[in-house]
Amino acid sequence: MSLLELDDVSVTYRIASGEVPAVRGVSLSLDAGAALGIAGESGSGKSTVAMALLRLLPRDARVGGRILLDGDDVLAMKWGRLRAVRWAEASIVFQGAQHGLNPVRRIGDQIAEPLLVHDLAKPDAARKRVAELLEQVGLPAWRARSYPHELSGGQRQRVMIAMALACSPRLIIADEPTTALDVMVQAQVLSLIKELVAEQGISLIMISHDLSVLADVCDQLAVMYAGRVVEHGPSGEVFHEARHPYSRALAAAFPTVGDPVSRMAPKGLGGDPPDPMHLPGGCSFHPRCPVVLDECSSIDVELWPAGDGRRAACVRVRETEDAS
Ligand SMILES: Nc1ncnc2c1ncn2[C@@H]1O[C@H](COP(=O)(O)OP(=O)(O)OP(=O)(O)O)[C@@H](O)[C@H]1O
Repeated sequence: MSLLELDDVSVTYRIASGEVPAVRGVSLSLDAGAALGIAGESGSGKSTVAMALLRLLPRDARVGGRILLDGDDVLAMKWGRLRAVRWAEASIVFQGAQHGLNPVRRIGDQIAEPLLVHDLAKPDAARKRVAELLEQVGLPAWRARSYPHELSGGQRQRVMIAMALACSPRLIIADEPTTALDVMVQAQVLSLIKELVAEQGISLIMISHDLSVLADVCDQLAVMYAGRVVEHGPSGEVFHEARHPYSRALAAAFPTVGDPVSRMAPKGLGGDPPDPMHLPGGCSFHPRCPVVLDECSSIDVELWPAGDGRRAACVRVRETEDAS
């Protein structure tokens, strides 16, 4: 059985002017010990998926479908069970560590907090565990006594990773964990994440707009566009031989890990992603698609088997695969 299964998950935000369909019918699964990357431009719904996994969305969000963590539906969990799941079974590392840490509390106390709150350690044992965690993320144990402002951005992100590891969760969700860091530090934090996943058998969901970063760390990739998964499959295949024209453009924008061009818009694509409140008819990508066909403005294709374990939501893929 998969560790995590998303079954037809959708999220709609209610705002004053109407409803924002941020995530639409996402189905994905993750095996224990595996790493799944979720890619897409800003506004494609990646963070909304991440927050939905642990029911961290604001109250104006309505979530549909099922999110099964070890067979247990997160969306149907009672509050007590959900509290036990957060940190202890699954934890999140957010973008921009400096916002996640309390500036007036020592690093060690903040890393120990989830252990103490979940009653997983007494204060003495928690202190030892903090020293161990700091070493695991490449920081000296004495850093436990430091305050966040005494650390660099990269060190603070390591602290966030230590916190996420504190209760030995089976799943870590990392939402743009390196975006706010400079290129060298980004590479160091990425290799730390890779090492932890490989050595500790932790499952990972990593979110980024940068497909090359995800391809480097993850076994599987899902590419999102306007709230839907448009391509999914093994990393190498999706990154190097994408079948959906949007994934191809995204892959072409990010030639190597950490390259400064990774802030570029997808190659060859004009325009912006659509406003989710006014999605174009047919395939949401068709107004920007470089290989658009007449029928794309009326047909919205589901994910379709696209060879080598991939699935892609494109009418051209469906026609090619049907013909072969
Ligand atoms: N609290 C909210 N209320 C209303 N709309 C929201 C809210 N949060 C996100 N959205 C909208 O939902 C859509 C998906 O946003 P989301 O942040 O999940 O995308 P993303 O791919 O993670 O983007 P980014 O990379 O910029 O974080 C966007 O159109 C966004 O404007």
